[in-house]
Amino acid sequence: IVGNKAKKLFTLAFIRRDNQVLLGLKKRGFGVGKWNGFGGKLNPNETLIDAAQRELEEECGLRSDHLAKMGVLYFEFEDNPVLMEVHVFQTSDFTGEVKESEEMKPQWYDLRDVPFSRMWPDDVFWWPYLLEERKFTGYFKYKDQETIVDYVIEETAAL
Ligand SMILES: Cc1cc(-c2ccco2)c2oc(N)nc2c1
Repeated sequence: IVGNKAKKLFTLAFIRRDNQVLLGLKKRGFGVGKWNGFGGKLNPNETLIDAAQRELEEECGLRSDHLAKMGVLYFEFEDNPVLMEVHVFQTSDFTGEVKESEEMKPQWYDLRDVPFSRMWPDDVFWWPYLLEERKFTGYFKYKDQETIVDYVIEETAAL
C-alpha cells in the first residue's frame, strides 16, 4: 500500500504518568490547533531516537532515555507526493519540567478524557493499541486535515 512515493521520516512521542498522558496543542505550522504527542522531522545524520529525544525536549522541556518504539504510521494526502513515515514512541520514564514552547502548549490529560475531537482523526484508530502497549502499523490516506478516505491498521509482532 505504500507504493513508491518519497518517504519522509517523522517522530511522535507520548509521555505517560499514572492514568494521564501529556499532550501538546500545536501553536503554529503543520497541524496547528490540534493536540498531539511531541515530535517532528529528523535532521540529517540524526537517528530516530535522537530526533525523538530532541523534539521532545524542544517542544515540552522533558527528556527521556527510555523511549519505547510503539508503532509506525504512514500518512499520505491525496494531492501530495510525499508519504509521511511517523515513528511513534512512548515512555513513563522521563526527567525535567514541563514547559510551553513556541511550537506547543503542553497539558496533562486523564486517559478517560483524551480530546480526540481536537486531535488528528487517525488517533482514535491506533490509540487503543498504544494504551494497551500493543505494537501497531497503520496507513491513513487523507483528503484534507480532517478527512480520512482510506486506512489500514494492524497489530505488529515486531517493530
Ligand atoms: C498526517 C498526520 C501527521 C502527523 C504527524 C506529523 C508529525 C508527527 O505526527 C500525525 O500525528 C497524528 N497523531 N496524526 C497525524 C497525521
